[in-house]
Amino acid sequence: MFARRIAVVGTGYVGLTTGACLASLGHRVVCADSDAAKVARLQAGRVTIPEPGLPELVTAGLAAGRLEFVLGATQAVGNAEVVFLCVPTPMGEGGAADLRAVESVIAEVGARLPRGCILVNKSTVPVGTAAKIAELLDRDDVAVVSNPEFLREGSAVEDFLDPDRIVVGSDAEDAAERVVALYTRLGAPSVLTDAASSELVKYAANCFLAMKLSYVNAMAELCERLGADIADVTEGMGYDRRIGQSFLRPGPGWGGSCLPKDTYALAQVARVAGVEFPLLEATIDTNTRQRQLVLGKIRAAAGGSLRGKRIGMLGLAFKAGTDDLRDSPALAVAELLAAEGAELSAYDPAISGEVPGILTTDDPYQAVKGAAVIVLLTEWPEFRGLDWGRIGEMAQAPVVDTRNHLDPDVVRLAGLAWIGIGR
Ligand SMILES: NC(=O)C1=CN([C@@H]2O[C@H](COP(=O)(O)OP(=O)(O)OC[C@H]3O[C@@H](n4cnc5c(N)ncnc54)[C@H](O)[C@@H]3O)[C@@H](O)[C@H]2O)C=CC1
Ligand SMILES: O=C(O)[C@H]1O[C@H](OP(=O)(O)OP(=O)(O)OC[C@H]2O[C@@H](n3ccc(=O)[nH]c3=O)[C@H](O)[C@@H]2O)[C@H](O)[C@@H](O)[C@@H]1O
Repeated sequence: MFARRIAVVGTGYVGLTTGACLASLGHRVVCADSDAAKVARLQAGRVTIPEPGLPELVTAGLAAGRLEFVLGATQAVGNAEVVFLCVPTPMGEGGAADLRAVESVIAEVGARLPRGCILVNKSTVPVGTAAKIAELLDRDDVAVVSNPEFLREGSAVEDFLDPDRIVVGSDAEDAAERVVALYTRLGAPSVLTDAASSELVKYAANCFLAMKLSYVNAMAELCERLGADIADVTEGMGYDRRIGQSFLRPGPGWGGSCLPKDTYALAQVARVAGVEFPLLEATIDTNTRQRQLVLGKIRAAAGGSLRGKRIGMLGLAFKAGTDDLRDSPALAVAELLAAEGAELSAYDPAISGEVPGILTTDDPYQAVKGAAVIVLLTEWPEFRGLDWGRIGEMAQAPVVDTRNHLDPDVVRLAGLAWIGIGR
């Protein structure tokens, strides 16, 4: 393998993981961010996102001199053979992806990219963005390549180093092949295609996952009405190898920094392209509805009204294993509860700071003390291990388990009613 000189712009979940992992594969990586405090922390080897294995890779990379952190993209690109863009593409107007961070990096570094360098976009962007980047760059000597990222938060390093596939797209075939070669050691299948298809693979995958979950959540509601058990239904479905067991757990609705924004962005792309995509619209609507269904369960458990009632929340993050609150279903449910006059207290093992409108505590027992209803919203393993007998003494409250995460018998043994999803 050739060790390449690589620059990574943006040191969030994707950029930092990409930089640290590529350094661990033997490349020489300079990572840039526009956030001075973040760069200073990383230069000191401090990683503040809770990704297993990432601090170790950063420390090893710094010690080996293969990983470096600098402030500002221009400081990183001067000597690079390959430049990765890993900047945010949040939800913008009308649901479309907001590409301002991508555009501003191009404006910053466009003229400074070395001759023959490859610009690889890893941010999730709508079809046509690689072409737009090439146009903004206006450089015949720099190839633009799309290389979407599929890692999940909470297992970012593992997903990066053991991916299901590598997708690379470009109209410059030689550049695309050189990007694929960066990953050869990972032994994953690669899809080498044009830029438009590569950009679309990312949305196609995330939206399919979202659709799978909306389907399961709707099926869970049906199970409740029909007296069936969603756990057995999904197990029975999942043994079919064409369906698979993963991504079949019902919950309070899917959230996080990507599935929500990516479904809205693809829906917007389809509208602009004049393509009707009712399946995608229904996927989104079902998710909005799921939060209302959870609200209804909590309201019913509180006796019909939430006004002045204390709701003890277990979990705030959008899933276990992360401290990310972006588009967290727990926060969406909290907002609905607050709008009906509930008072909210919460414990999440990964969240220590203040969350507007919610009294957060670092003690799960404190969070549920005196609650009218206890609601589990994030599937942290430690919630199973709580002393439910003690909780039963502290709050005579029904437990709404929006993830079917607890052992119902343990909760019932504590004298509390257990209310799950779809069973
Ligand atoms: N979070 C995830 O699990 C995944 C995210 N993605 C996509 O990757 C992209 C990045 O996402 P995250 O890593 O989650 O974002 P993030 O918000 O965690 O990190 C982005 C970083 O870019 C920096 N940044 C912004 N503008 C900059 C500039 N002009 N120069 C230098 N640094 C700049 C920010 O300060 C921040 O540190 C998005 O398009 C997202 O959709 C793709 C796969 C997985
Ligand atoms: O583009 C992205 O950013 C990433 O988005 C998701 O990864 P992530 O946002 O980390 O979270 P997931 O593990 O996919 O979970 C998303 C949501 O679905 C929920 N979920 C997931 C699985 C399940 O069975 N049930 C369920 O309700 C989670 O609780 C969470 O709210 C995709 O899984 C990644 O492949 C993709 O790279």
